[in-house]
Amino acid sequence: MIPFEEAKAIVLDNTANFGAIKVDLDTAVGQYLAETVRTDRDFPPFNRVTKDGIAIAFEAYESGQREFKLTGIAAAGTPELELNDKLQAIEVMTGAMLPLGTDTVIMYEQLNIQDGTAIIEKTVKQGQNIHKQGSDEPRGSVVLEKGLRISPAEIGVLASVGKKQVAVYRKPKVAIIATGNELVAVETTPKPHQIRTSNAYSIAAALEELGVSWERFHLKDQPEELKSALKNLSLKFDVLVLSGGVSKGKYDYIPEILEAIGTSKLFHRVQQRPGKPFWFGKNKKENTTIFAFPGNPASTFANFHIYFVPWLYKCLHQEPELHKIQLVDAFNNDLPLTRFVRSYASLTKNRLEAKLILGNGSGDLTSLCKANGFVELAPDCLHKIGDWVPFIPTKRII
Ligand SMILES: Nc1nc2c(c(=O)[nH]1)N[C@H]1C(S)=C(S)[C@@H](COP(=O)(O)OP(=O)(O)OC[C@H]3O[C@@H](n4cnc5c(N)ncnc54)[C@H](O)[C@@H]3O)O[C@H]1N2
Ligand code: MOO
Repeated sequence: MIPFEEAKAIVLDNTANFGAIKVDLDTAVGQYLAETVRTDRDFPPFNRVTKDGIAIAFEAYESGQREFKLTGIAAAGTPELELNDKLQAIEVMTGAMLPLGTDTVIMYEQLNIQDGTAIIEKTVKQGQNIHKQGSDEPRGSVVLEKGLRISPAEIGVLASVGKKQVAVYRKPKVAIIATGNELVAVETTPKPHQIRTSNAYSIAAALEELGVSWERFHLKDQPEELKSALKNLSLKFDVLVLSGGVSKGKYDYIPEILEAIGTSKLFHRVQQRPGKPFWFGKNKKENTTIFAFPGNPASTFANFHIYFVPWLYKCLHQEPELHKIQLVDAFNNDLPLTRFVRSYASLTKNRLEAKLILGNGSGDLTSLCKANGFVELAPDCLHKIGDWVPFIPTKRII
């Protein structure tokens, strides 16, 4: 058995690189950019008119002229026009290219237009109502850095620089494997000794939220079946997330079978609660990472968030997030185990505070719904009200 800090460090030291893939812009949201994106033209690409009105040469206005004969209309989407006579003006629409020979735009509301002539009724400043070419970003400048998470705002930028396909870090393909003879499908009515396979669903949902593709399997506690299925699955998937069968029971075959199929154990059993019998390893030949979580629902659920989520972020070249939270309840952890206590975090006076939700042990699934994360409480320690402790979110808080 190893301390929690050591286990976490081993997991984070054993990340994998799944390379980069090109995806269509429509599927890129939530992915992590694997290329540096530069502008392919100036932003904006031309001197862009920002008000519907007229464009004039300011020097004519400066020399006292107030009446301008209108000689044409520049609409958004039409090629650049040219004003040949500085004593005249061209009507311009928002989004149009500013006509050559003009440098100032006056909006319709400040004009009196009669018989094709515009009379200026307000004071005019040179260069007004023009979004200057390249004033946001010159051509070739970096607009999106490699590694950032693509949100709808970045999608807009990618679209405007012509990136219909974008390189993103590939996320691993995950096999979710529930083990146990007692488990039955969700849609069945369980016999008294049977349990519906909830873990495989909560993990699938958590992966779904992370945008990770998954397939779900159920394996019985039968060594031969486990052996061939696990061997097969480690060839096809980047990650196996197992639940159950890792403790001390007579039918807890998973650790020995994982080793028998060529997987190296990196650790088994951690000084923590819940989640103590966690087994972690790697199949170096197949480059498969194996998270074999203890079967109790709270144990699988907690360990998924404690280990798998930061491991995934690191694989995707993201800095691990460390949230600290202030306790509003005291907790005497008198065990030599790191405790992960369900808690409800809320933002109060600009700081995150955690109310502890004392559930009914690792099998208590329903109290997980009342919590939005776990606080991490150090072993053999009296945690007082107001102490700052690490927080592992399991739901979106803001
Ligand atoms: N002698 C010892 N016994 C146990 C120890 C120990 O150290 N010594 N550790 C306990 C701890 S802590 C945990 S956690 C469990 C973990 O056991 P396993 O990983 O072997 O899990 P199972 O025995 O297969 O299942 C435990 C429990 O969870 C239910 N389960 C399993 N899979 C699912 C699923 N997909 N959906 C819903 N529920 C599931 C299963 O029915 C059991 O009730 O071991 C303790 N024992
Ligand atoms: O550690 Mo177990 O995961 O407490 O129930």
